[in-house]
Amino acid sequence: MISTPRDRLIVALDLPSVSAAEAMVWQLGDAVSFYKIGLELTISGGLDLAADLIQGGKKVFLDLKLHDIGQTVERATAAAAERGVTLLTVHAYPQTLAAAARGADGSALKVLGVTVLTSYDASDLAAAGYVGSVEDLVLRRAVQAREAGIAGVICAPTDARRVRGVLGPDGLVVTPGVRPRGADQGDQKRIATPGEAIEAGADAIVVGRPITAAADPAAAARAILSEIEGAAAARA
Ligand SMILES: O=c1ccn([C@@H]2O[C@H](COP(=O)(O)O)[C@@H](O)[C@H]2O)c(=O)[nH]1
Repeated sequence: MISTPRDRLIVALDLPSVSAAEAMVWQLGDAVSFYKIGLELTISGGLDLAADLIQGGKKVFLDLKLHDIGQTVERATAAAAERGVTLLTVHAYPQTLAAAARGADGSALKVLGVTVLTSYDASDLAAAGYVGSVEDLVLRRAVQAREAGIAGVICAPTDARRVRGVLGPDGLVVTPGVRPRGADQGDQKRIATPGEAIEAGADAIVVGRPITAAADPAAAARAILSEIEGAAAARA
C-alpha cells in the first residue's frame, strides 16, 4: 500500500461537492498521491471522482465505515473491490470484520477495521454504554481485526504503538486524529502530530482540515510530508 513516501499522507476530501474536491486535488497536484473519500463526498458523487482519481494514478481510500448484517457488508465490500480502491473501512465488530474479509477475498482491496473513533474519549464510550477503557477496547478490536484476517485497523495516533504490538510488522496501522503542532483540534479528541504518529508505528496518517482549510493547502501538505519523512527516517 505504501509504494512511495508520499503514500504515507492520505488527504481526507471532506468537501461538499465533487467540483470542490476536484479543485482541491488540482491545488495539491503532485504533492499528494493518496485521497480519502468519506461519507459526505460519497453521497455527493464521490464514487465517480474515485474512478477518475484512480484513472489519474492516485490511490483512493473509501472511508464508508460499513456496519450492517453480514451479507450486506460482504457484498458492499466486494463491490468496493471491483472499483479498484486501495482501502475500505468497516467498523471493527467481529461479524462485520468476518463479512468484509469474505468480500475482499481474492482481491487487492485492503480492509481496515475502525477500532474506536478518534472523536471519542472515555466519557463518550461510557455514554454509549461501554464499560472499560478506550485503550482496552482499541486493543480488543485490533486483536479481532487480526483474527478476522483483514489488512489492518484505523486507530488514534495515541494508540498506534500498542496496536502495532498487536498487529505485528505486516498489519496496516492508519491514524486519523492528526494535527500539526498548533493546529485547531476541532472535534478530534485523541490526537498527535504527524511525526508522533509515524514514530509510534503508523504506516500512514489521514489529514483533512489542517490541509483542506489551510490558506495554502499544497504548502501545508508539503510541510506534513517533510515531518513524516523525518519521523520515518528516525524510525528506520
Ligand atoms: O476514528 C476516525 C475514523 C475516521 N476519521 C476520518 O478522518 C478524517 C479526519 O479529518 P480531520 O479534518 O483531519 O479531522 C475525517 O474524514 C474523519 O471522517 C476520523 O477522524 N477518526
